[in-house]
Amino acid sequence: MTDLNGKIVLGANQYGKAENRVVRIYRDTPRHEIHDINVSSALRGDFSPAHLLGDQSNVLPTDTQKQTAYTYAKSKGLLHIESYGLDLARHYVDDVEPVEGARIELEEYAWQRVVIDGAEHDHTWTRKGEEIRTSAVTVEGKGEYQRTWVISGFKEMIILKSTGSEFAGFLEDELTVLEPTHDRVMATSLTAQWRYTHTDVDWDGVYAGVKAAMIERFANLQSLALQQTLYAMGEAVLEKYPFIAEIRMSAPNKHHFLYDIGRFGVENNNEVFNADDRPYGLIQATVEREDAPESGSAWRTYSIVG
Ligand SMILES: O=c1[nH]c(=O)c2[nH]c(=O)[nH]c2[nH]1
Repeated sequence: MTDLNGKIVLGANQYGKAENRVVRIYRDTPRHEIHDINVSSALRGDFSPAHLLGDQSNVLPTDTQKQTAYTYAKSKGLLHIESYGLDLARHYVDDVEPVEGARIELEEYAWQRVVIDGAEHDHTWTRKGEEIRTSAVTVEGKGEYQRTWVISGFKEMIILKSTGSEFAGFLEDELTVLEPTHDRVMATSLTAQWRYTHTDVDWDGVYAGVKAAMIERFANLQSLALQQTLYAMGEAVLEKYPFIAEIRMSAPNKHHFLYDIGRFGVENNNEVFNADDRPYGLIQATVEREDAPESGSAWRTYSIVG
């Protein structure tokens, strides 16, 4: 073992206000609209005086970042998490002198109007059990050198097919006990994030289109493995939208094991399963274009620890 005696220096750092729970109600007409989000901001730049000396003269407080998140929800509007994220990120980089880069990460929780006597209610909703829409906006550099990256995505999109899924022909060793199957349940809780090549995007329309393309491919492909399905879902998105450079996906294989009721003389023809929650296979893949512009800081996340 070698002891290290190099100089101790400050490494990567950033700071901000995490997980501001902002709810913006649009109430200009009797029919209200709601946007319910979780937004985190992180500022980047030379903040070494704060870390090394305790000198806060360059530090815009995280409390101010919280105030900004709430104020911008009114003054700039909160119609799409992507455009609101861009407003915040550009503000920090353009208007706050020491800030060289800003990362805004967002989640949106969907609500649906309740229906009473066949009519949608103007100001009452129930939370949708759907996936959580996400975005991550990064702005770096001042003036003409400014660069912007927008990622959109979702997490916890739970999707299941009760047939049309196989897993066979796999490598075996002396510990392999898994039986090959040509008819199984396939289910996952999908996380996906895609990177745009520009910011002039119909955020809601493309979000709906990406989701639809992925769901269609999941449903209609005769799956030979979750890996193949995942690639096909990503490919569908890139085929549909030439301005998406890459899509990154993470899919836990939510195993549905056939439950042994044969022991009790009851036939189980792929009808009764144990939905096991752990352990789970975790399949992750990026589908990208060979000519995608480099991703720069697009994936540099809010947290610098894993
Ligand atoms: O779609 C699958 N991919 C795997 O790699 C795998 N491994 C496993 O045990 N079951 C599955 N299913």
